[in-house]
Amino acid sequence: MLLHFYKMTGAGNDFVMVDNRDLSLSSVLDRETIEALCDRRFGIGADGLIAVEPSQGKGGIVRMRYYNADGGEAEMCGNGARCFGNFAAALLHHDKTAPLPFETMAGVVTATFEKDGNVTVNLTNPHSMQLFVLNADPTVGADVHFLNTGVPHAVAFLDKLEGLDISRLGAYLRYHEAFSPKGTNANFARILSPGHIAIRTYERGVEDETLACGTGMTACALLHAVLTDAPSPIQVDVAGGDTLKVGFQRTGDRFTDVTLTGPADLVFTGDIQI
Ligand SMILES: N[C@H](CCC[C@H](N)C(=O)O)C(=O)O
Repeated sequence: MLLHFYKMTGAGNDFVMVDNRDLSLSSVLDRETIEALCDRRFGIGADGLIAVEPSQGKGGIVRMRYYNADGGEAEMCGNGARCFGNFAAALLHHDKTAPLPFETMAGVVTATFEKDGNVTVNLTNPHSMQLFVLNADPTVGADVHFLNTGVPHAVAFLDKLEGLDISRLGAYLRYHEAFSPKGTNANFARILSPGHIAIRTYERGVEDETLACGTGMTACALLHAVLTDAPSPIQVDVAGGDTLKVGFQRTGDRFTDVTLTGPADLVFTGDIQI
């Protein structure tokens, strides 16, 4: 069959977007097909695939299904959610002066559309904050923080991000026994100034560095806020070159009203035989 797709990028984290509101694609979007579509040499090439599906009556207008490049489904994707907001708004002819709530495996997420073209998503409340003192790799150091911002994230704060072997260090944390059996995404953050950090991320299910990771940058920003008492919002420089904004309400180490704001752009559309 011929699959019509839209290729989008959220600050360099890129996705194949498909319209599955009639669920006609459900029988063909299996793990192998999604992996093939995301392959950078033999397919369209992307960090993941995102499908618009009908609401399950859980508070959203539609439902977002997120699949990593390896074809495995994940609970949430922050950059993908921002792209989903623009994609679903276009499909639904949604009035962008109004928020667009949609369902994810992590809960209901709401997209709002900024005048400058950026998209803001309200993320589900983060949980499971923990400090792990690992028998660590000397580069990563001992203290590794953990926070689930819809998906699991390990965070190491380092003095330098340039020249890091992200593939090796990322895989070390991603597969560390402390985070088994589901594993975790691995983030490396550097404080540039109070309230301004830079990050690099190795993503679970991509099994490599991505140019941005929305839930990852959110985890790093919220941990920075707890560790330094920095107020909302936190500016985050990502490897793809963009600076995104993380907003929140904080009481101690508990967060509500967490938002992620940044670009969500269409790159091209096309058809591919699957
Ligand atoms: N790879 C992640 C899901 C996508 C997260 C990332 N692309 C984002 O923007 O939040 C995981 O398996 O937990």
